[in-house]
Amino acid sequence: MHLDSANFGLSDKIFYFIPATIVILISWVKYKGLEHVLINYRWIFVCLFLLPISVIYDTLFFIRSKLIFLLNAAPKQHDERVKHVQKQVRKWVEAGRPSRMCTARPGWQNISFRRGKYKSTLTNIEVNLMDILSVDTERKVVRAEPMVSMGQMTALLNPIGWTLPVLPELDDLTVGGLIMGVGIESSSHLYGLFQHCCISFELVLADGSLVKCSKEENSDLFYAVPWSYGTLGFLVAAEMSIIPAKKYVRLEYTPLTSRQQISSLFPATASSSEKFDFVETLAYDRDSAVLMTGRLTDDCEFDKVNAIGRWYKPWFFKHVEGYLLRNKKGVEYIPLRDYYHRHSRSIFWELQDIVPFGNNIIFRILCGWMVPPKVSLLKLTQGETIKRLYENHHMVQDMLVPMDKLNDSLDCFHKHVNLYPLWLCPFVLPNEQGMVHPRSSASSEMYVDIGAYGEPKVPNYHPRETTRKIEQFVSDCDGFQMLYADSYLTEQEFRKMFDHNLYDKMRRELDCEKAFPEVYNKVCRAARD
Ligand SMILES: Cc1cc2nc3c(=O)[nH]c(=O)nc-3n(C[C@H](O)[C@H](O)[C@H](O)COP(=O)(O)OP(=O)(O)OC[C@H]3O[C@@H](n4cnc5c(N)ncnc54)[C@H](O)[C@@H]3O)c2cc1C
Ligand SMILES: NC(=O)C1=CN([C@@H]2O[C@H](COP(=O)(O)OP(=O)(O)OC[C@H]3O[C@@H](n4cnc5c(N)ncnc54)[C@H](OP(=O)(O)O)[C@@H]3O)[C@@H](O)[C@H]2O)C=CC1
Ligand SMILES: CC(C)=CCC[C@@H](C)[C@H]1CC[C@@]2(C)C3=C(CC[C@]12C)[C@@]1(C)CC[C@H](O)C(C)(C)[C@@H]1CC3
Repeated sequence: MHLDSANFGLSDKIFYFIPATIVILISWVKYKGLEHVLINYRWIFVCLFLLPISVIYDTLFFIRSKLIFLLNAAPKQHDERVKHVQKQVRKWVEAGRPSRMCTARPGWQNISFRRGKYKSTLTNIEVNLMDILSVDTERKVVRAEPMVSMGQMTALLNPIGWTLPVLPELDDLTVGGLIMGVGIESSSHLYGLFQHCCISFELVLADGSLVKCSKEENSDLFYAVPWSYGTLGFLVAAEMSIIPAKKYVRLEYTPLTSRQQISSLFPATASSSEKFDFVETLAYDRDSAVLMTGRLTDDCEFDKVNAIGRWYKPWFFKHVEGYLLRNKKGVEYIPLRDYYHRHSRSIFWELQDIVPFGNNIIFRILCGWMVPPKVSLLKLTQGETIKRLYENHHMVQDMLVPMDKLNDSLDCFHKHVNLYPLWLCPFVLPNEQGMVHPRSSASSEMYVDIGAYGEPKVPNYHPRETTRKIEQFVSDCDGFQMLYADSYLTEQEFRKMFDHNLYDKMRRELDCEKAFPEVYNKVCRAARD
């Protein structure tokens, strides 16, 4: 066949172009080495495959939720779904309680750094309940199933004028995970952690029975559930308080250019009688940060409205850094749902390590509508090479320390990891019974979540040794480690950090010993792959 431009039509070009491209790609990968390509060119795989698949994934869930709600099937199906959980547990009891239980949610789907090794050895119980059951605006309560995501919550509540007091920002965080683990947001200085906005829990226990608990009913269990990581029973529904939402957040950006300013202005603002609805600080270096204070409002100055959630907009942490670089205060009006998911598009600042040019204006305009890739899909496809790379050269930790230890904590992080930006999120910690409470006798204490996500810039970073030094510092400050991350604590150190008195009591009363692992055996570094 004679190839010339006359009869070499478009279909021929495509027909020959594709295999030629594949051959070139394969030769290039062979030349560079697969490991090198996976590490340094992960963005090719993410952009060509994960981003489009993420869009399809979200679209399917969008359609599903629409159908579910239009058919109003969620509430009716709920009882059937709970009976299915009970039936699985009773079957496990009848089988002689062969191995301890955990949820059947695949480890790659959860918002934690790793997957639980226990998923492949324990009896997996399906708890696939993912719908919002009711919104009671009289009682100001939303009742939801445990797999409801924060993306669903904002999608439902915000348009009807309501919101959760504490609505953690990553779309895929689930109600179950935020209750059984922990959830925090920039409104936590007013409302506490996600668990402190919960009114009741409904759980299927180790004997298959269904129990409801609240501050008034089975209160010991109610206070023992948060941070129990699914080791007291399976959550099948939760009631959370809701508060009136407004259309915008009036967000004020204040550059802080000295450590003295950071250590004085940030804590004072968090505890301020002005009661800002949102308080958050991003630290960009040892002595520079941007303090953000927000207020819910229905009014706005139209020339200052910034829909930061639009696909073409800069990544939020880069936008915020602009105020520091210009050393200039600023005020914007951000639509509420955009504000809640402000860190989602760039997965805080993690996406820059995966798609380095992701904040480039051309990429944002062309591909921004597909960003972010689903964290779950990134986890599913990261492979051993990248996992080792993150293991040895990347830190993701959230340490919760008393606000009066902020300065020492920032010094500790600077010395051991020198990793920026740091996410500083204040939260009030009520002195209630359970795993996590202040050690002082005060009725509540202001704490701060120090989030460190990225590549440590210290010469001798060793994940285990370095993390243990920070864990030791946090424990000595009467602080707590968020357990979605890698925890290198020994069991003894873990029991010192987290108050196990009520937890152990409930484990005995609910006969959990043979039914569920202990928390430590689900979250410690050795238990996770
Ligand atoms: C597991 C899962 C993960 C998801 N992840 C994301 C994500 O990352 N980002 C994202 O944007 N979306 C996500 N979604 C889709 C989300 O469910 C929303 O449907 C979507 O954001 C579209 O919003 P909407 O306003 O059309 O939702 P709607 O269709 O209005 O409602 C969605 C949910 O709210 C419930 N609901 C709605 N109105 C009421 C009411 N008045 N009373 C009681 N219940 C009500 C429905 O049962 C449904 O569960 C996810 C969904 C699921 C199931
Ligand atoms: N802004 C924030 O607050 C952020 C918080 N995070 C972290 O993400 C976590 C939430 O991630 P997410 O993926 O939603 O949760 P996960 O699926 O990771 O669940 C966390 C734990 O809760 C248990 N669990 C979840 N659902 C149930 C249930 N219905 N019944 C019993 N146990 C259950 C899981 O048990 P099992 O292992 O058996 O499935 C797991 O041990 C939080 O705990 C937090 O640490 C991450 C990013 C931001
Ligand atoms: C309290 C708060 C705000 C915590 C924020 C935690 C996030 C920054 C964490 C939670 C899950 C997390 C560890 C994750 C990752 C980055 C940091 C995340 C998103 C990534 C996407 C980094 C790249 C990795 O290859 C891999 C895909 C395994 C993980 C998945 C989990």
